[in-house]
Amino acid sequence: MAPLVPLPQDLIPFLDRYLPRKDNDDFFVTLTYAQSLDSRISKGKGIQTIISHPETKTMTHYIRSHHDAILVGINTVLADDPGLNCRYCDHDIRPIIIDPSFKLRTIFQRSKLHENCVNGVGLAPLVVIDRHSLVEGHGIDTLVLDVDPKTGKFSWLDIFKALREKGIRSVMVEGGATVINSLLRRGEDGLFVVNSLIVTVAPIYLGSGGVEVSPREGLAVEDVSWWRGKRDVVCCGRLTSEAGRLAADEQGGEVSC
Ligand SMILES: NC(=O)C1=CN([C@@H]2O[C@H](COP(=O)(O)OP(=O)(O)OC[C@H]3O[C@@H](n4cnc5c(N)ncnc54)[C@H](OP(=O)(O)O)[C@@H]3O)[C@@H](O)[C@H]2O)C=CC1
Ligand SMILES: Nc1nc(O)c(N)c(N[C@@H]2O[C@H](COP(=O)(O)O)[C@@H](O)[C@H]2O)n1
Repeated sequence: MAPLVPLPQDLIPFLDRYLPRKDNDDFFVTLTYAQSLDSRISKGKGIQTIISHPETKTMTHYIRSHHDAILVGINTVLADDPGLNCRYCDHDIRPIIIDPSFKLRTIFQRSKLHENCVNGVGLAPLVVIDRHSLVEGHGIDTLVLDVDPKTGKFSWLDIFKALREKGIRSVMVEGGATVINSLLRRGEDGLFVVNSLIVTVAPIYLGSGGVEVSPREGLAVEDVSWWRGKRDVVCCGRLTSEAGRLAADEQGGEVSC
């Protein structure tokens, strides 16, 4: 586990307006990940890859300290064995794992998620499973939803509504690519469910075999700010308005930051 380093102090005001407010009682979704120059978030399927510089890695723990929950897809847990706790300060953050077939059940006892709970340095994960995967006697908190029978996927609105009913008001989504690419798409109502986007870009290429972030359609990020660190840059923005869609269309679907 990489040690955290002092957080560059200018990052705090830079991130501030892209993070949920402390008195937020609506629902807030932050999408955040670290990518290479060729838009890869790992070297290959199932391979954990360090992309962030220690100062931007520390930043992700600072961002975690502003959210009630941290959400990843099951393949990220299988590849990375992540802690998904908050090491920036004493903040409890609830890991949410999207895992329709409940694969976590088979590896949970030897995972860092389990170790963190036992050692009192992380909350127990909540695993979003499909009704057909429901089994007894595993001792893991589950949230049972129905996948769309055609796609085998949960609707993000169903997931976030159910989390809201459990008292969760803010979710930081970290990945992996399947999760990120689907959240970079509009829902059936034409709106994005993501409020803020915080992307670290490291000056490396991971190559064409890498796991790629690239949504099905182009879109324009709005209200963009950039921060430059010792090595990485961080791009913050929003995906909310119709204007973004139009801008992307005018540019032939290219993303403009
Ligand atoms: N650099 C970075 O910031 C990060 C990098 N990563 C990397 O990303 C890679 C993993 O990415 P990827 O393979 O795309 O996997 P994901 O972590 O995105 O997990 C994908 C799986 O999660 C389940 N899932 C996701 N969304 C839904 C949904 N809406 N409904 C139902 N099930 C859903 C599906 O499980 P099922 O197949 O069982 O149906 C799906 O196959 C790893 O290599 C990891 O290291 C991960 C996070 C951050
Ligand atoms: N910000 C960031 N930079 C990288 O280089 C990464 N590989 C990741 N991965 C994400 O962080 C999780 C692991 O973190 P902890 O063990 O919880 O500290 C991993 O699962 C990815 O979600 N992120």
